[in-house]
Amino acid sequence: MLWTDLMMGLNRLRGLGPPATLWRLCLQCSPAVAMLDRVPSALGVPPLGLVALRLSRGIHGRGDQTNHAAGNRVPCRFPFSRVSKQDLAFFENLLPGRTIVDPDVLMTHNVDWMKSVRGSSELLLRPQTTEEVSKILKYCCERRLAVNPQGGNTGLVGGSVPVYDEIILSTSLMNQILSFDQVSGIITCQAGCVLENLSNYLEERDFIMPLDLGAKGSCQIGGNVATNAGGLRLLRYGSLRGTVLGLEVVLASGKILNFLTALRKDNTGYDLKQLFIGSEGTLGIITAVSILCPRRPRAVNVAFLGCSSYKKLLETFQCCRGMLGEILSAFEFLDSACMKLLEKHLKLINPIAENSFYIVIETAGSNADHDKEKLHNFLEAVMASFLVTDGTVATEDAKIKALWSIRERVTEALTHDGYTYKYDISLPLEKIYQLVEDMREYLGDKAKNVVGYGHVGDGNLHLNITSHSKDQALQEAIEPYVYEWTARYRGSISAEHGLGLKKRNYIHFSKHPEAVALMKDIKHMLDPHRILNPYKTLPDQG
Ligand SMILES: O=C(O)CC[C@@H](O)C(=O)O
Ligand SMILES: [Zn+2]
Repeated sequence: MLWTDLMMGLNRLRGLGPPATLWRLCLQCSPAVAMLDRVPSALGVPPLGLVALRLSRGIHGRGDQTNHAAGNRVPCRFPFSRVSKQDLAFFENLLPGRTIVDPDVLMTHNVDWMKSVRGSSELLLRPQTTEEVSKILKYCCERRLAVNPQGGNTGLVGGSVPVYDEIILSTSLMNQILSFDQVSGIITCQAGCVLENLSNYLEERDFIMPLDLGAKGSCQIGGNVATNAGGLRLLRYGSLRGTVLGLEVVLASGKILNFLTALRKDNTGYDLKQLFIGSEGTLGIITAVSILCPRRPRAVNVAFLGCSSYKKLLETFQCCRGMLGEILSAFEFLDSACMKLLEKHLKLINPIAENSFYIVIETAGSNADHDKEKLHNFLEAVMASFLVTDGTVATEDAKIKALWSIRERVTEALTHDGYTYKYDISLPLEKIYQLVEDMREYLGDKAKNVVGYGHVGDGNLHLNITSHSKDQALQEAIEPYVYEWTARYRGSISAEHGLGLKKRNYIHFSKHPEAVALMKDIKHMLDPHRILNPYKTLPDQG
């Protein structure tokens, strides 16, 4: 079979919808506001200092009940100070026009994009420079004011919004690219740069970001690094722990740590920047990063394939690694339950015949003919051996985007299905789908849908469960069952999303008590007054 025959045979794309833009819309606009409008106002007694400044329509209050009201188990508020008139005067002097108390603006910053966690902050600060962040933290540390660092607010574990009245420190205005070296491919930029803007900037210069996520239109690089986000290209380019070469971080005391080196190799003592990667803003606020970027591949192909069983999917993966080798850049999957939700809620069209599992394979290389030949041989092999029953291939940009959007928009489709319980699990590859099947059987008709998708190439399953509305009994049935199951196979209960507020108390399923104790010591050393992103990452006890 020739490449063209194969393409014609496989290509049965039937007018797929546009790429994932709705995600971006959801994050930036009204749904969060609409939900908050249903929250009863005057949730508590407002702090005296702010009464005079408050607009009459505010839902603001002490807010100690907001997360409790939403059914989130949160610890009691730590004895932080409350923002006073004097504090406000200090911030207004430091950040004129960027010290925000407008309740309408604060609403969107107080709630996560899934609308599952809600804080009651009354103050949003928008620094533009590292020095401003340093002055804010020094002041907050002295005054014992808690601070919630916030990037694009696209996190999935409640780590990016306040729990009570923490001051929100947004990095959105820290969005400058500081330098880019064409030879080494190292970009240095401020933390608030939106991932997609960085990608566009680099693509114009024939490079790409080593990281790609469904939330790229809103998420910011500082937040990506703070959560050690994985995404769709990790299989090829590795995690941010490898591609981040340098960081600039402001500690709780206001001290600025400048590790903004651009060296590939540096074994001079402990690699301190690693402490901040994945620490979810609990140890310091990342203000700038330098990242090693790969060259933009000259040829990109995407194959969307169907498999009748998970076993066959894994065999396809093995074959794929062997035959595609260095040009393989992604191997992702979704199950048929995900496909049904995409069809039902987003009206996406399945481009191939119905199957139990769907795979998205991407190749990225420097020689189109060479890559085509390899992909052709691989597709021929998996079809001849009946590992794959149907498929389609895209080489043009628009079709590549359309195929990718099927995988990228699963999260969005789930949000339309009801309340979503999200689990982000690392497991040995052969166990990944067994968890979904066991969970389906175990929950029976208690759940509306139990679906599995994720990054097969990285051993990372996204197990998502939906119910008509938030159901405490269902959550208690799922947890700790899902974590015990994961621990039995020595998996991780958070592969790439972090622990945030929602998963902090389950850390023991993946980490020994000694490790957790050491984490607490490190936290105490770097942030003795616990002002940075309190109630997140570390467990309440133990
Ligand atoms: O929504 C989720 O559970 C996963 C989101 C993201 O990590 C993805 O891989 O699509
Ligand atoms: Zn993911």
